[in-house]
This record gives sequence, structure tokens and C-alpha cells, in this order.
Amino acid sequence: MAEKTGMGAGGTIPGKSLTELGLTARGGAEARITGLAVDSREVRTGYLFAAMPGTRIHGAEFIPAALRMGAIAVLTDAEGARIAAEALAGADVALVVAEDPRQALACAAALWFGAQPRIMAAVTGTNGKTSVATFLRQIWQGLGHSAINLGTTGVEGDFTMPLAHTTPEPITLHRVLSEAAAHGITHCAMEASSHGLSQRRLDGVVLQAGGFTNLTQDHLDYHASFAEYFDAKASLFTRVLSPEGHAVINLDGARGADMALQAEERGLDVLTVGEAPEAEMRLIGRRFTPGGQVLRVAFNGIEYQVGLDLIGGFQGENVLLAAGLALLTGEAPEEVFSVLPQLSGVRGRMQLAATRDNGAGIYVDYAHTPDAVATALKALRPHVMGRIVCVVGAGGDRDRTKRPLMGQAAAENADLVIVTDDNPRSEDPASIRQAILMGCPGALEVGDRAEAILRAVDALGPGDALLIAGKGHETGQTVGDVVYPFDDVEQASVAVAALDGRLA
Ligand SMILES: CC(=O)N[C@H]1[C@@H](OP(=O)(O)OP(=O)(O)OC[C@H]2O[C@@H](n3ccc(=O)[nH]c3=O)[C@H](O)[C@@H]2O)O[C@H](CO)[C@@H](O)[C@@H]1O[C@H](C)C(=O)N[C@@H](C)C(=O)N[C@H](CCC(=O)O)C(=O)O
Ligand SMILES: Nc1ncnc2c1ncn2[C@@H]1O[C@H](COP(=O)(O)OP(=O)(O)OP(=O)(O)O)[C@@H](O)[C@H]1O
Ligand SMILES: N[C@H](CCC[C@H](N)C(=O)O)C(=O)O
Ligand SMILES: [Mg+2]
Repeated sequence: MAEKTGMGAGGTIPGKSLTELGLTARGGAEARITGLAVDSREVRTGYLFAAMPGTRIHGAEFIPAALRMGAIAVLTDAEGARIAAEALAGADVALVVAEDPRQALACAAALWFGAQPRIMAAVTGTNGKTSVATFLRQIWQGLGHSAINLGTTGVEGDFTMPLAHTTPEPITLHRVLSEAAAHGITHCAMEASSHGLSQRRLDGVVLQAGGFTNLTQDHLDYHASFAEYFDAKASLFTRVLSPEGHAVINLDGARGADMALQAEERGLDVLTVGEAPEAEMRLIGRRFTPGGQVLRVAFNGIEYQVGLDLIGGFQGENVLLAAGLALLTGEAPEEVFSVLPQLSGVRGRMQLAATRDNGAGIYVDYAHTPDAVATALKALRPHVMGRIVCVVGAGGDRDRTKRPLMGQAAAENADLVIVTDDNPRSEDPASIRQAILMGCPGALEVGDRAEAILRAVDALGPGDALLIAGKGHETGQTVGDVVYPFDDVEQASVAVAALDGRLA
């Protein structure tokens, strides 16, 4: 889905001066603008064009185009001002040169739209953001609040909207938040992706609390090193949250202790959760049941027993993090623990998609990192008496180094692995599969995802289970620039129907 990044006055919102948006133009020019756009193609008459340094090209290259479209103000950095010096010299335009133009844009967008839900929490980490944000939204709803979660699966809850990014760029983000507030939404749980944090996409949001799940390998195509990736995630606690904010850290998650330290050093009020003995909200016992798990949790000297209809220990971890965020945003512990049994699973996360006539279960999960593949497969073990089959692929135009590690995680934790395609995008699908196969040389290679699922389902005997990893809630397979309709849950049902003779 294309995200419209421009947003103007549209006749209802009065224009605002640059000063009102916290921006100072060179030479003191005081323009009154009618809208903001980060893409020159969305500029309209009277707009401010934010010319950002991109990963492919500097947005300043598009300043002449933006001026032709009617921009009367430009926000950029020193390099951008240099690039467009000629176009800017001859134009009647207010020029704002900021040291950190992305942060300036984030704050300007917040001021432009001027409203957000009163209570906001952001969740970061490699895996589990969507899950925690969705559980937190459900907890708030269970306690009677009008709430949304915002991220990979769009805006969900009491106000819905599709989104193209996990953390949208600031103009889209603040437009959505102000519309949600106008619809009476008081509580919002949002995801903070590492791209979003490093591009300052959420720097203008007023957050009460931040949550951290874990940090393992992903996105090393974008971040120069793992340390830089950690710093991007840590910036939720070290920059975005105000020092009066709260942090909830999953101590069981990789790098949890390091993240807690960062949050404490910033002076945040930190709540730690997990099985670790030093966790303040502590998981002291867990029993898996056929359809879920029962947790025993100790908090503030009281023990709570919580039954969850959720498969996978990691989902229990995510629920505790969400519960911690609910507590630090003002809810009472006994009320929070009382609504946890009502939580329902997140679409495409350990979702039981179909069951064969012989009883074998087929699960769809969004595992698209090495740790997630291992975690999801390990999570299935206590529920499976027979073999575990895994269908796995890796996305094109994403971290290449994670591919063999995903293959290895599948081989180590499943009994049969089928390597297939998952959004090859601009890359050659066969070479992505080859990279995965380096980590699981004994695996079967079936490029066509529908056929891979069919063959995996066919391999299931009584007591076996299948994990279809990587696409979760997605409804398309992106090959080149084309998105073909594709839904793992649907394909699982189709395969079962075909093999168990349930077709009409
Ligand atoms: C790597 C990345 O995050 N890129 C995002 C970034 O693009 P960029 O800055 O690199 O853009 P660029 O192509 O170099 O262009 C530079 C500037 O020129 C502007 N431009 C470009 C063309 C034009 O005609 N006119 C114009 O003004 C662009 O709007 C941009 O501001 O800013 C763009 C505008 O906001 C985003 O659309 C784009 O997301 C791309 C499409 C993307 O795929 N991002 C993914 C990787 C992403 O952000 N994912 C995260 C993480 C998901 C996870 O957790 O796994 C997410 O939050 O979704
Ligand atoms: N706490 C966790 N620890 C390890 N793995 C997890 C955890 N939570 C979720 N996962 C794995 O990660 C997958 C994605 O979960 P989820 O969508 O909640 O993560 P995310 O951080 O939002 O991902 P994205 O980066 O795509 O936004 C799940 O399907 C599961 O395989
Ligand atoms: N937010 C993740 C989603 C990956 C999902 C997987 N299906 C893929 O396409 O790699 C990303 O954009 O890297
Ligand atoms: Mg997500």
C-alpha cells in the first residue's frame, strides 16, 4: 500500500507559521504554510517540503520539483542546502536548515496535527513488538478504554487503518494519531522499529512508557553493525522517552540487562519482567496445556495465576511485558491480571491455521529472523508428539547474512525443513534459497510457496505438526515490483482440503 505522506490544510485546518512548528527560517523569513510533505510528488501550493537525506538519494535533489509543485518553505540539512543552492537562490522560499532535519520534521509534524491519544506506549526489540502492542491494546480494551495498536499489522482496535510501515514516517504517524484522538481513542500502543528510531520517525510522540522485548540479529543490511542496531533500539529509552517516562524490560530477552541499564542511566522508572530471579514482575512457574499455558507470576509480594489460550512460551513473555506496560501507564495490578486470560492470539503468530484428518496441526508464524525461527519451533515442541516440519524462506532486499542462520535454526529445531520463497522482491529467488540452504544442507528446496506448503502438509503423519514461517499475517508474495495474492493460512486450508479429500 502506498502511504500518502503529504497532509495539508484541506480547508478545515488553518495554516500554521514556521515558528508555530518550532522551525526557524534563514534570514528570519516567516512563512505561513498550508501543509507538510516529505515526498516532492505530494507537495501542494503553500506546503513545506522536508528534503531529507535518504539511503538512495538526498531529498534535496527534488527541491526544484517541490518548488514547481508550490512549496513555499523547505526544511533540510546543510548538505541539502548545498545540493539545491542554485534552485533556492532564485526562489521566494523560506529555508530552514536543521542539524537533525528528521527530528525537526518529527516535532513539526506533531505540532502541525496537534493531537494524539492521551496515553501512549512504544515497544521495541527484534521480535515481539506487534505481539506486545496487540496484547497491551487488548488489556486496555478489557479495562474499558478506547484503545489501538499501531504497527506492522496497521492500526487495530477501536479505530482501524492500513499502514505501509511498522513505524510510519512522522507526517503519516501524526495524521493517524490525531485522527485516532478525534475518534475518542485515549490509549495507543505503537511499535518502534529500528528504522523508525534511527530515522527519528517517532521523536515527536509524547510517550508515557517504552517496552523492550529482545535484541538478536536482523536488519544488518541497514545498520552498519550489531552495536549500531542496539543503539538504534536503545534510543527509545535514551532519547525518545522523556526522563520522567517509564520503561518495561524483558530480562529474559537477549540484551535485556544491557537495555535495563541504559534506561536506568537515563533516569527512567524501570520495571523488569521475566523468569530471571532479579525480575520485579517474576514468572515463577509455567505449565503448558494442549491449547496454551498457565503462568504463575509474582508481583509486589502477591502471586497471580494466569491461564492463556496462547501457544509458545515466548507469547507468555510478551504478555508479561504488555502487563508491565499497562501497570506503568496507570492500571491496577489486580485488574490487569484479571483480564489476561481473555487475551486472544495475534493474527499470523503461532496461529493454528488448519488441522489434518489425522490430527496433525498446521501453524502459521511470522518468524523471519534466526532467533524467531528457533523460538517458534521450540515453542511447538511441548505440544507435538511426532515430528515437526518447517517451511521457511527469507525476504529479498533485506539482511543477507541472516539467511544461512535462519536455515540453521530450522535444521536444528525441526525434523524436516522445506526451503521456499518469501518476498524475493528485486533479488533472484534461487540465490536466496541457496543462501538459506547453506545453513540446512539436508533440506528440501521447493521454490513455489504453495507447492512447498502442499508437500509439507502431505508429509504430516498423526502426532506431527507443521510450522509455516515468515509471512504470518501477510497477504501477498512480492516478486519484483508485483505483489501476488498469497496467504499462508489460506494455503494451509487449501492443502488440507486437497489432501484429505474435503474439496467439493
Ligand atoms: C530504508 C528506509 O527505511 N527507507 C525509507 C526512507 O527512504 P529513504 O530516506 O531511503 O528514501 P530515498 O529513496 O533515498 O529518497 C530520499 C528522499 O527523497 C524523497 N523523494 C524521493 C523521490 C521523489 O520523487 N521525491 C522525493 O521527494 C523521499 O521521500 C525521501 O525522503 O524514507 C521513505 C519515506 O519515508 C520510506 O518510504 C523508505 O522506506 C522504505 C520503502 C522501506 O522499505 N523501509 C523499510 C525497510 C522500513 O522502514 N522498515 C521498518 C522496519 C520493519 C521491521 O521492524 O522489520 C518499518 O518501520 O517499517
Ligand atoms: N518474545 C519473543 N522472543 C522471541 N521470538 C519472538 C518473541 N515474540 C515473537 N517472536 C517471534 O517473532 C515473530 C514476529 O513477532 P511479532 O510480529 O510480534 O514481532 P515484531 O517485532 O513486531 O516483528 P517486525 O520486526 O516484523 O515488526 C513471531 O511470529 C515469533 O516467531
Ligand atoms: N518487517 C520485516 C518483515 C519481514 C517479513 C518477511 N516476510 C520478509 O519479507 O522478509 C521486514 O520488512 O524486514
Ligand atoms: Mg511488528
